[in-house]
Amino acid sequence: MVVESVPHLAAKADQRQLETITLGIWKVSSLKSTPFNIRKQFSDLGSAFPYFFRLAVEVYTLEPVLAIMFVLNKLWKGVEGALLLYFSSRILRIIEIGLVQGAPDMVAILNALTARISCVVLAAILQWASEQVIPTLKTRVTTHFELYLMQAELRIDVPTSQKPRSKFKASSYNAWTSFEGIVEFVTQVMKAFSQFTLILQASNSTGSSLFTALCVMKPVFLALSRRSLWDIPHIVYTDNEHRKRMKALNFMTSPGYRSEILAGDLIGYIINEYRKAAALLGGLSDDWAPNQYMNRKSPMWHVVTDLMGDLPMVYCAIVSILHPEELSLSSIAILQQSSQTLEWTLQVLSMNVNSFRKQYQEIKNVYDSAKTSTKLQDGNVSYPRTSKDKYKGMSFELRDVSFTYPGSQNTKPTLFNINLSIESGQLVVIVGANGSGKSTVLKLLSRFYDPSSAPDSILVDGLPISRYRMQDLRRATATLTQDHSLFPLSLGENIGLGYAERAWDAGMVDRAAETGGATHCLRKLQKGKNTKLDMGNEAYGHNVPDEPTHPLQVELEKLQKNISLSGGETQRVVAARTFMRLESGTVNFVAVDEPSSALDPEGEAALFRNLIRVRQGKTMIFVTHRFGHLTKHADLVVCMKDGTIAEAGTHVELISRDGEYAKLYNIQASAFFKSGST
Ligand SMILES: Nc1ncnc2c1ncn2[C@@H]1O[C@H](COP(=O)(O)OP(=O)(O)OP(=O)(O)O)[C@@H](O)[C@H]1O
Repeated sequence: MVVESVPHLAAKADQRQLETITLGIWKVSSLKSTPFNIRKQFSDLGSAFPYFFRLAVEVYTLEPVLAIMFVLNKLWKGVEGALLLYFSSRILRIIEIGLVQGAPDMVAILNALTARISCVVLAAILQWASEQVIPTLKTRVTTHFELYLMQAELRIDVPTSQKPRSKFKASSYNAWTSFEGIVEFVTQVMKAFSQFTLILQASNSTGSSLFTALCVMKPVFLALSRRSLWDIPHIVYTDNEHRKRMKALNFMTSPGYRSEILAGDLIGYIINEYRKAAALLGGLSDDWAPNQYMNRKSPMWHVVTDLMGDLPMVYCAIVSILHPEELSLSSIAILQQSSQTLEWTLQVLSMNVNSFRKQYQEIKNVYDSAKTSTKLQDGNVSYPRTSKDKYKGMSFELRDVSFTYPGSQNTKPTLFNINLSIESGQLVVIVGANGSGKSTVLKLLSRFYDPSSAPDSILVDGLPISRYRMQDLRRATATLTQDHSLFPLSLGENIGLGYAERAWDAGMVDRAAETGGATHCLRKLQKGKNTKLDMGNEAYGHNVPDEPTHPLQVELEKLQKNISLSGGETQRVVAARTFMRLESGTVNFVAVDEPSSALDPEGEAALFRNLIRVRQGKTMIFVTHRFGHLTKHADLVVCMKDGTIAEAGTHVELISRDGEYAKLYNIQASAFFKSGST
């Protein structure tokens, strides 16, 4: 384990230092160690309480009867062990007395036996009842929290979603494990307490409570000397290049790379490179860092703890030598059995304290996910501001707009000093080289991001874009980009969601499919627009023989079959969704970003024709590389270069200027010139 100290780079004001240790391939960074602070430990537990309390109340409110049954069963488990032990020791003692006196007390034995058997039967019934309850309760809890997390996730805006999250992603399953964890913790506390009381009583019968102290010595030592990363805020990462390469090579086996691997005959290369990287990794362990952290350098700690476990036995041996009259065989057996049970319970409790922290962190993540502050502030002005504005397109004014993507590694800003005026109802085409910032302009106008320049550097209908209610702006905007993807729903729903309030209006969906050019590809499918795009069917096979004709294999293939559309078909369905949105009658701005890259020439021409046909009352901005059809009809052509506007004007003006636009236009046009001409 190598320890190195580095200044805490993240926050200038925070002078605390980070300490980084190396565990196999992992690096673990935490704040430089601070002395153990018992007060802090308690205050940590104090801060956990409101979260657990809220969770318990929520689970109870969801399913009061099931929650009570679940808790009662667990609490019973807390005392069950001690009760059974108590009855066993009574039976043993009565039998021993009977053996010594030569006349066993049958009634007493039968009474103790009946009590113990009743306990066992009750425990079994409660266990059965709990097994009936758990699946339903667990599903209710995880569904409830899945919805909670979905709501939290869906309200996050684009810049926030791209920020690296400092926390592990919360999962609804964590809510259940945390609930189970707290109940288990309380159970273990009750178990330890009841067993401790029992053992104290038993050891007092030997004349001293020293035995009890010896029994708890090992678990207490274990609890105090444990090494756990869960107690410390930390990050785990690896910068081992060989490990990273192994991961990358392994990832290349995923289905997405299959055709390229086969076409490039890369199998031998991948295997060889993996072997080389594994050899270079040497003997470094990739066991998960928290596990490696628990390992000790010398065997001393193990020797000491194991010897401590034998102290109760040593005690019995010494007492039997010094005071043989104080011990009987049954009391030795009882002491021995109860000491082992207590030791085990305390060890489990100590492990539970560890998981308690983990569960606290997990449930905190779940609840705190709703508190994630979004980067974009909502405005309070309605859009459109007047009923007159409803029927005209949005106007835009960009004044010295600059923008850099959060976390961008580019040396120059993505957009720099953009000045542009787009009047209401105009058809604008933005052209330019790859990476010149065309799509970024659309993203700013659709308010997916805020500019890095002044908040009022982008005006919509004369007011800063940030002053408007975001929901109103979204309702007034239709976007169509090549990045849009299909949702794992039916194709009809995929189209209908352009206008969610009317998603089930079959006539409207069919009309949108027709205008988007998707009718033909829907007709090809057996279930037409009812065809579902699954995100991966929940059908799993276990130990299914790899024989193509095996009935299980055949059934599994049927269950796992997913449909996939071609790139062009996907773009047509996405375009249909945009036309559905236009049906809502609320759209004043249409932002179209290279939506036809996978379309055939006929499909592309039809798409642009249909979009232009509905441009009345809307401002339309197109970003495209294939601008032949469009720029001639455009009111404004904007040609971008390296994050700035190189030139802007009509097609005729820009051609006569013979600048950047004319150059790009001529390159495209030359493909259609007769050979020999220019
Ligand atoms: N989310 C992002 N984070 C960081 N940088 C980004 C992000 N999106 C785009 N960029 C960078 O911003 C620059 C402009 O990108 P943009 O997509 O606006 O260019 P474009 O002109 O539309 O390019 P293309 O013609 O290739 O679609 C590029 O250098 C790109 O790498």
